[in-house]
This record gives sequence, structure tokens and C-alpha cells, in this order.
Amino acid sequence: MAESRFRVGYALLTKKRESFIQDSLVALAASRGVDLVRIDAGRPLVDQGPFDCVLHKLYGEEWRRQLEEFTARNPNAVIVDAPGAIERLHNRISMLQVVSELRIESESESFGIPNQIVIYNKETLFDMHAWASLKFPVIAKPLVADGSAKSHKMALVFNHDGLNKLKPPIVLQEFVNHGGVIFKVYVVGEYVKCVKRKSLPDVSEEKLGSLQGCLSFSQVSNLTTHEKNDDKYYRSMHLEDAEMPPQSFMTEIAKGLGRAMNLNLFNFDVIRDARNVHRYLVIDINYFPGYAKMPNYEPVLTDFFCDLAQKLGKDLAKCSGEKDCSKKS
Ligand SMILES: Nc1ncnc2c1ncn2[C@@H]1O[C@H](COP(=O)(O)OP(=O)(O)OP(=O)(O)O)[C@@H](O)[C@H]1O
Ligand SMILES: O=P(O)(O)O[C@H]1[C@H](OP(=O)(O)O)[C@@H](OP(=O)(O)O)[C@@H](O)[C@@H](O)[C@@H]1OP(=O)(O)O
Ligand SMILES: [Mg+2]
Ligand SMILES: [Mg+2]
Repeated sequence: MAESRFRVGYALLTKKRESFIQDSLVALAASRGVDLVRIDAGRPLVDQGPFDCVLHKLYGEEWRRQLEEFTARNPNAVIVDAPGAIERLHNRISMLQVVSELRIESESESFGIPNQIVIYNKETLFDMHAWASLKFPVIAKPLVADGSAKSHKMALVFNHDGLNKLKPPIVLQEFVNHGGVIFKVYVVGEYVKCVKRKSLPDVSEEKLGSLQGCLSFSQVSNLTTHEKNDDKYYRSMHLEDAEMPPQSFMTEIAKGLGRAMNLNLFNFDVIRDARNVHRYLVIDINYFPGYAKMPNYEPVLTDFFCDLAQKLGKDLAKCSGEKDCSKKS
């Protein structure tokens, strides 16, 4: 087999491109035979390339149509990931449905999702029947999770007074006390890495009685160091003290989700229920998350591209066989 290069075209919004396509990644990939090439979303995809792989995080019908046309003309190229598979993550109900359907045997640990309901209109919001299964406080999340700033706007609702400000369609999810620490599990193909981040503080029963209405927030886990430094709660919190979840359990969940969703690139947010430390709840799944925040993202992603190349039968110029490609850090 002749040695060749593996060409990965990437189609990303500016913010994602700037965080993900770093010189360190481009250089490492190139040294192993993988060329990362920018796709110009303003021009037809079929006029660009050639690409062995298209890596993308763009939304909309037009982009989907372009990918279909590209695949029809380049049946040997691989799209990471399939738009049909990504779509389920754009709705916060279908997103977590897959977690509820997953079966994993464990003697000591269990997992699931928080109690939640979907509200499509204002009338149902105030309908007590809809509320039968839920307990305050709850988090109101936009039903749609399409990457827009709006889709990250959440509200912590303490009592019925807090409902007035909410704008359906929303998911109302029980707020589960979890010691202020969230675990982010990053998945890249077969690779799984769990990291911890600061989350919302617990809400005690006493505090709940005295709190008014609701509190709006957005992307807590993405707060800048500056924002965290300014806040008394975040200053007083010691992330280092939090115990990690069992790695094998997280890996099993990650692999199960990856298979069930047919996705290679995603992360999911997990909290540990303060009432039962052996119970883990998945609260969010994101397509193509901020990998640059993951330790060693360059070799992990490069290995992923090399593995893809191998599966497609390409013998890479600087990535021949197990020696260079199989190591995962
Ligand atoms: N059910 C819950 N119980 C307790 N805390 C929660 C719950 N749901 C969300 N949170 C907190 O709110 C944050 C934001 O929620 P979520 O992750 O669903 O939003 P998102 O905007 O999709 O986040 P991301 O930036 O990860 O995409 C979480 O990181 C966590 O700190
Ligand atoms: O860059 P993007 O807009 O894709 O932002 C994503 C962000 O990554 P970033 O760190 O690169 O901002 C992710 O952060 P981590 O989970 O890794 O912390 C997560 O918040 C996703 O939900 C965001 O995707 P969206 O839901 O908005 O599509
Ligand atoms: Mg999240
Ligand atoms: Mg999310």
C-alpha cells in the first residue's frame, strides 16, 4: 500500500475554530501524516477538498444538504459525526432519553437522569397535574440546545412565584444537590477522560424556604477564572478535595452512550447525588465540546484521526501501524 496523507477538513464556527485548531494540534497531526484543512463554509463543500474526513459542528438544513451532496460524490470519505446522530442532542429530552435506556451492570454504583418534565406553553406551566412528579427547586432549561447563547440560558426556580418569568418551550429538571462539583466526561472515539469542574452550590431546605422566585444563570462550568475569583462561593470551594467517580463506571457509561448515539465526539456532565453518593446523574450531553480544555487533547485527537485513517485503509506517511498511532496518553 502506498503511503499517503490523511486530509481532515474542518467546518467550525469562529469561536470553536479558534479554541480547537491550535498550532500544537496542527503540528502534531501533521507529524503523523494528518493534514487539518479549513473548510470555507461560504463556498460549496463539494468544490473544496479532497477530504478523507469532514469534521464539523455547524447547524442548519443547508449544511446538512451540503454534507449529503459531499457524501454522494465521495462515498469513501467519513463525516464526523453524522448529522442525523448529532440531532438528538439538540433537544434536551431526546438528549437524555438515551441515558434512561442504557443498561449497565454495577454492584456498587447506579446512574440515571434527574426527574424532569417538558413544558410547551404557559398554561401547562401553571397546571398542577404536570407538576405531580417534581419537587422544588428545579432548573428551567430551554428545550432546544442548538449552541445559541439562548439555549444556555437557565433559571433556578425555588417556588411557584418563580415560574412567571419562564419562557416555554422548556424542560423543568429537579435540582439535585451534588456538593458543588460537576464531572465532565470527554469522549473521543474509544478514548474517555473525566475531569472535575465547579458547579452550582447546594440549596438547603432552610435556604429554600427563604429564597425568592428564581435566579437566572448561564454556562456555570464555563465561568472565567476572573468571574470565579470575584465570587465568595467559588473562592471558598475546594475542587481538589472532591473525589472522582470510579473511572471504569464512567468509561462504561461513555462507551454505552457512544454506541447508542453513534457519536464519536461528545462530552456529558455528571453530578453525584448528595443523598446517595453511589448514584450518578447525567444532566447534559454536548456535541463536540471544548476539547482544548481536556488534558493532552492534541495526542488524543491525533490518535483518533490516525485510527480513522487506518480504518479507511490508509497507510499514513508518518503513522505506520501500531508504533506511532496506538499510544493513548
Ligand atoms: N439537575 C441539576 N441539578 C443540579 N445542578 C444542575 C442540574 N442541571 C444543571 N445543573 C447545573 O447547571 C449547569 C448548566 O446546566 P447544563 O449543563 O444542562 O447547561 P448547558 O448550558 O447545556 O451547559 P454546557 O455549557 O455544558 O453545554 C450545570 O453545569 C450544573 O452546574
Ligand atoms: O465552542 P462551542 O460553542 O461549541 O461551545 C461548547 C463548549 O465548548 P467551548 O469550551 O469550546 O466553548 C462546551 O464546553 P465544555 O462542556 O467542554 O466545557 C459546552 O459548553 C458546549 O455546550 C458548547 O457547545 P454548544 O452547546 O454551545 O454548541
Ligand atoms: Mg452542561
Ligand atoms: Mg450543554
